[in-house]
Amino acid sequence: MSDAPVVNDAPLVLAVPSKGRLQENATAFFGRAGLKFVKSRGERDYRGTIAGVEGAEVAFLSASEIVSQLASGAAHLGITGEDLVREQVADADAAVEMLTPLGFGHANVVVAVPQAWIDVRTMADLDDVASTMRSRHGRKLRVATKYVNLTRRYFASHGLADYRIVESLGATEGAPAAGTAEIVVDITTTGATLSANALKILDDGVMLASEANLVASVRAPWGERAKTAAKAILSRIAAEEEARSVREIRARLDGASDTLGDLAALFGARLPLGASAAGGVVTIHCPEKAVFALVDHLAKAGGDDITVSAPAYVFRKANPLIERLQARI
Ligand SMILES: Nc1ncnc2c1ncn2[C@@H]1O[C@H](COP(=O)(O)OP(=O)(O)OP(=O)(O)O)[C@@H](O)[C@H]1O
Ligand SMILES: O=P(O)(O)OC[C@H]1O[C@H](OP(=O)(O)OP(=O)(O)O)[C@H](O)[C@@H]1O
Ligand SMILES: [Mg+2]
Repeated sequence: MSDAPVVNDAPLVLAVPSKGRLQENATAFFGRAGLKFVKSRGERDYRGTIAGVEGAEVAFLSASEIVSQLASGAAHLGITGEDLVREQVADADAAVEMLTPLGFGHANVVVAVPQAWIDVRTMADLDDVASTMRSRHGRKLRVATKYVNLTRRYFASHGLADYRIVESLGATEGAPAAGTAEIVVDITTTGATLSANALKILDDGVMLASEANLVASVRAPWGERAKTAAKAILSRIAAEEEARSVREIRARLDGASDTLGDLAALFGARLPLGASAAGGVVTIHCPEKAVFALVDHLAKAGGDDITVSAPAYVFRKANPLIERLQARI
């Protein structure tokens, strides 16, 4: 037996949705961040690499498998739905860190009852129905869902105990019509499936507003190699995110730069290259919504050739994603 310290040189595993609702948006998201996946053995290859990023492996998995791998530590980073994280991981906040919501894959996990139940509008009304069913008919209200844990927690928080879960693996909204359950807990985006099945959401029946998140595993083996790869990936993602929210304004000021005033206070803008306009040219980063107000301001201060563009990436030393990750590993 050697006493040499074990060096953890394991590569980073990035788990990416390979099918279903999140696949297209997730691939587009990484593409915008300049992260291109290489599948050396063709389209059906479930392992890949990232062009230009050393020490990273890409695992192509289903959204729910990604949650399992993040929870066990088999994957370091992944994209998946918050609904699946909250459902599948008992103590989610201990096992994973939600680095950032991604603005796609929006869906609400809801409690829905038959539209014909006109007097049932709230969880309290539902509690009355459940109690009555139990006392008058000796039966428990049946709830069809695949969100067993979310349902138990939500119902308990509303004091509702007289019910039974009927686990559903698909077409959950059809359960009431099929007679296998009275109500359902499921995910909805447009509401089309609920309507088609004559179901309505209770007024206080939105259990969770979910979207796709970039998620980090706290339990994964975070060696130096994995950390370095994570930083490379997260710096590109943060640079793209930052770029999307800013516009770059360049203007010729010819000595008028001292009349600019406090652009940060006035417009929430920054002067990334400094206030002293080299050759009379100043570069300003400003929030998209303040662009035209700032342009007017520059014009009044004597600015000319004011050019506005959208940067592709803004790399900054301060990276909120890396900071969030580092605080946990
Ligand atoms: N309209 C939607 N319906 C279902 N999920 C959605 C919807 N919009 C976004 N999502 C998100 O996508 C995740 C994965 O859903 P998806 O339908 O791809 O897989 P699944 O239903 O878990 O598995 P399967 O591929 O077997 O259907 C959901 O958990 C949710 O976070
Ligand atoms: O509110 P809507 O826009 O109608 O979307 C909601 C439906 O979409 C999902 O099913 P999916 O199509 O993923 O099939 P699945 O049940 O096999 O997962 C979900 O389970 C709902 O049934
Ligand atoms: Mg689905």
